[in-house]
Amino acid sequence: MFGRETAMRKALGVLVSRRGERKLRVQMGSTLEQIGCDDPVLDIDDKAGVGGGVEDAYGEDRATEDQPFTPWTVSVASGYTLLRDPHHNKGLAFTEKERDAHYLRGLLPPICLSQEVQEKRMMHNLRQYKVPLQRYMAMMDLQERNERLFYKLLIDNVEELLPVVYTPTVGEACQKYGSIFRRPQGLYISLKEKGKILEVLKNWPEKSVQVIVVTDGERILGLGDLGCQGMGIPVGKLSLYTALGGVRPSLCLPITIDVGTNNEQLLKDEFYIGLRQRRARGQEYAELLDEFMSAVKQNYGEKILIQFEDFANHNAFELLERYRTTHLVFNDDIQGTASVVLAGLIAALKVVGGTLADHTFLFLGAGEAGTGIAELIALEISKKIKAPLEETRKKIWLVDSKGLIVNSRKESLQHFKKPWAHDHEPVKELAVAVKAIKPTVLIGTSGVGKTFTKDVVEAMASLNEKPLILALSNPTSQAECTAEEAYTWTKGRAIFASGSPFDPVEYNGNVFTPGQANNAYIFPGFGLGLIMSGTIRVHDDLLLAASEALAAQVTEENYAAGLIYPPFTNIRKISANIAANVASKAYELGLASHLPRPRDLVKYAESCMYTPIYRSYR
Ligand SMILES: NC(=O)C1=CN([C@@H]2O[C@H](COP(=O)(O)OP(=O)(O)OC[C@H]3O[C@@H](n4cnc5c(N)ncnc54)[C@H](OP(=O)(O)O)[C@@H]3O)[C@@H](O)[C@H]2O)C=CC1
Ligand SMILES: CC(=O)C(=O)O
Ligand SMILES: [Mg+2]
Repeated sequence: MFGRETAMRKALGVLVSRRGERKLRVQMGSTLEQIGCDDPVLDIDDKAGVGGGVEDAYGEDRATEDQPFTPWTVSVASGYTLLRDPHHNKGLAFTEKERDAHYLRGLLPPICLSQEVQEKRMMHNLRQYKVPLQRYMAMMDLQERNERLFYKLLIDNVEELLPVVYTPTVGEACQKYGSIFRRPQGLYISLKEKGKILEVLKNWPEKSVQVIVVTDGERILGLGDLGCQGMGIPVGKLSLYTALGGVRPSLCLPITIDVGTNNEQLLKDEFYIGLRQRRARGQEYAELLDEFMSAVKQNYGEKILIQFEDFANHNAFELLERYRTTHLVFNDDIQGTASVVLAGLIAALKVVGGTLADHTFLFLGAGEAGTGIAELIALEISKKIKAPLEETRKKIWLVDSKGLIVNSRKESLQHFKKPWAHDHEPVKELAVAVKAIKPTVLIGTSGVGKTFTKDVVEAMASLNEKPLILALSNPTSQAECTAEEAYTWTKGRAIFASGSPFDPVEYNGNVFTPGQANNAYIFPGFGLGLIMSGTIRVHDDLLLAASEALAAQVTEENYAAGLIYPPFTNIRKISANIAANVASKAYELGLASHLPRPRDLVKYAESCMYTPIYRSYR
């Protein structure tokens, strides 16, 4: 067996000593220069392994604990290694020819299955699990075992599996991440790595990364501070980059920055996987983030897209402001959410009538999502009616945990709330605010469940023929109201969408299908658009372009079913259209660097997309 591997390595010209005394570190895909070797033919002790038998060729068994030996791997996976490599493993789908050529004989049972049968079997197995977290774990295991099959399942069964790998189940997975932890996914950068972040980035096996989703775990969905266990979010978001937006998995890097947690329960939890300390703040935090941002650019270049995800708002706005002129950064909670909600509102105009400028908006929640959406609506109206932003903001009202945001509170407000402080007497209760402001659109971004009470929803129904109600908070437990409540309390008149999915509701003999207003509609296509055009900075006009493209994908049939978002089943086509519109705007603004501009951007976007079909191995 060793003779065969040696021959193979010779044939490849990648020859590496197996001897423990040579301290070489060889990673998949490493070049000889990268492993510090300028001689293409290293000394190979052929005798060491020839014959196999019981010889301890690596010295692995003989070595005492304090005697180091070298873990090594070759650049081309075959045999057992191939089966353990999630990027190339096809499991029972390896053909007879491939089994011969890649030393797989005997390592697999004799049957060969197609990818379609594997998919069918896997879906059948997943459906046996009644507990969502078990489905999540089965999907994560599959991703770790057979990446292409994982993505085939996710793409072909997107409506069924989105709630498994994403909200709501990913929320529970993050809460229990320590207990269910099996193999690490993504990159962990903690305070311990301060001063060494560039080295840490170099430990990641893929060299050409194009998109990073990063969290510090402080505001995971509406579940609060989950510290290092927030890793489930970047992992989940990036799997959507691939499944929904077609960005190749090898180009995606999930990162969690661990600066501690203030979650007392986690600090006491013996299975917690993060630093057991309270959160670093101020200069210590800023310095770590600054080192991270510089290291990322140094390692991956100017055009690496960094998506901030689920940071608490006291850091999120500041990070976006600090890096938006120096890096290609995008905050999904502020900007992606804004773009998806604006798309829903543009689409809804066909049902409720009027223009955006004719409507009045009331938000419960004035944080990242709330003020981000509000600002994009105001910008869109300002562009459409050519009025200053200060004017168009006046039709938008926000309520935070202290009540309606009004001028008398201005001094004490966080900076991102100040533009929304309008002239009005103080109001504490949402139901009272609804009656006073008379909104046509009610948007929940509070992270607190059950806050759209019967009173609130009935007040919306009494004011509007077709009240538009968006309960955006995630996961399902934090939704401001359920789909059933929205339809029942408005007697079937609401146009309703929520951040996490709800099943169709039957009311008075009619079936109502709620939409899902989630930034997952936007960020995969948006990111693809940036990447394929080589865009160097995010501009608000790109977010507007993404909204327009998404709204344009809602069909008459969708409207007839009461939907203001197209179903996720067509998401790849939707993402290609979003990507094309975003790229087109980037070219128009001179922000795109991939030249010449492809003539048909939709076709180009589609041609860039990763497909999970197995490849044939020579
Ligand atoms: N559907 C989607 O695509 C998205 C959904 N979200 C969801 O939105 C929620 C909020 O996220 P984000 O904006 O980032 O969070 P933030 O923490 O930035 O903002 C939360 C806001 O809600 C307010 N709030 C909290 N409790 C109440 C209450 N009882 N009554 C009224 N207001 C309250 C807070 O008030 P105060 O400022 O006074 O503390 C704050 O203004 C989360 O559940 C998240 O999952 C987020 C992004 C995308
Ligand atoms: C969807 C999302 O990004 C959030 O709830 O934070
Ligand atoms: Mg988020």
